[in-house]
Amino acid sequence: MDSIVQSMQQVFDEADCLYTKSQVERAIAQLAGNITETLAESNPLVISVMNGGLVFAGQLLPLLQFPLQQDYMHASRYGEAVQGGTLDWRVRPESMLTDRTVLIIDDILDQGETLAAIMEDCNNAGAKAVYTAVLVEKLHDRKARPDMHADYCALTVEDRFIFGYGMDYKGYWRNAAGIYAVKGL
Ligand SMILES: O=P(O)(O)OC[C@H]1O[C@H](OP(=O)(O)OP(=O)(O)O)[C@H](O)[C@@H]1O
Ligand SMILES: Nc1nc2[nH]cnc2c(=O)[nH]1
Repeated sequence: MDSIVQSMQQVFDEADCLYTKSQVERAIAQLAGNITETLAESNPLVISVMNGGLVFAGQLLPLLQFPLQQDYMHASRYGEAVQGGTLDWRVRPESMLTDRTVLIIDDILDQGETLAAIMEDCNNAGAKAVYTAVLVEKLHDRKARPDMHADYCALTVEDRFIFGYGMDYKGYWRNAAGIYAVKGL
């Protein structure tokens, strides 16, 4: 077997499962209910943040049973590293944001640098209101702002490097059907 395949399989085998597939699915369904309660009448533009937001958005969107439009953006500050750097804007949303209620969907709020920059960008583009939904929020006191939280958050995780449900470890395991913490990280 290819050594990268072998080492990535080992990462998975040694990882700690923080949430199983069914726990994640239940949390997403609950979150969809909360979003529906508050945003169903607002004709929102829902913007998924690639790549990490892909799986979460794919599961959340069909549970939002009200009129909405969807777009995506790509911004990255970790690449394949486990520490964040400067935010690299790769693709901006194509839609006009002027006077729109915007819901940003991402996989994780860690330090919150990414979501803070995206929210600022949406506000500068003329959005009427900007909401954020994340699959997980990481609990620690290193946030970009002390009060930095997502408006909608399905699950919380301890301060470890996690993968699965769209989140990668060195570019791998976005496909893992659960949320896992890398051994030793
Ligand atoms: O709260 P922060 O500390 O800013 O980190 C959160 C961001 O980190 C990840 O993106 P990443 O840069 O790894 O890009 P990716 O989505 O392509 O994995 C994740 O998808 C969030 O967008
Ligand atoms: N995959 C992954 N991406 C992140 N971006 C910020 N924190 C994390 C994390 O713990 N895992």
